[in-house]
Amino acid sequence: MLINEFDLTVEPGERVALEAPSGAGKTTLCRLLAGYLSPQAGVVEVDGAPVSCGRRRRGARRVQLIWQHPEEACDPLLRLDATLSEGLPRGECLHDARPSDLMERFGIAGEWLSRFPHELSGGELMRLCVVRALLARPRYLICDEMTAMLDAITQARVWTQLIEVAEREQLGLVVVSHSPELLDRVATRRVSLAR
Ligand SMILES: Nc1ncnc2c1ncn2[C@@H]1O[C@H](COP(=O)(O)OP(=O)(O)OP(=O)(O)O)[C@@H](O)[C@H]1O
Repeated sequence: MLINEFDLTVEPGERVALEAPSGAGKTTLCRLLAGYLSPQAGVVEVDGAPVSCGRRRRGARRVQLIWQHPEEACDPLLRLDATLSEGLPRGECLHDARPSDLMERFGIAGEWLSRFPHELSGGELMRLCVVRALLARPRYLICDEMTAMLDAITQARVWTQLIEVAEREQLGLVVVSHSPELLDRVATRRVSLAR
């Protein structure tokens, strides 16, 4: 069994670094936490309610996963305004105050929205995926090597903005990174997955 007898509670506003050697199961745990995989035993809960998996996953907005390959997280046939709108709660639109603020924070240019995913750079598309995740008003964000593909300056900007939003909205973050410097900067607590 890859992950056994593991227990983790993430408080609102906490940023927990998940540490383990390569292949130990960090990405697998991230996918479990976000409801993309179903545990063979045990449960993932938000406020006492289980995070749903499978076809109903789409409705599980409270835990959002952002990982390092944004091109795999976007429908290549959808223009980016439709991709971004996937994150919006019913009744909200991209021109509302909160989406506009988030787009500005993360440097999403209006002209990108009529393009397709392959017409943005990897870093631009990743930032768009961060905004899409935040639009869903999650309680928790799971960041799996989220900024690994970015240059150091863009990485620092993204994290500065994300930490500001997370503190303001009291989001709980789980952060996976192979960069100890990044974890030193962003994490408020470290948890080891090592067996
Ligand atoms: N779909 C799958 N089917 C079978 N084995 C898998 C699958 N996905 C991952 N694994 C295996 O599960 C183990 C854990 O993989 P995982 O990607 O969770 O590790 P990780 O800690 O995130 O590694 P890294 O730091 O290298 O990204 C690995 O041995 C991997 O080969």
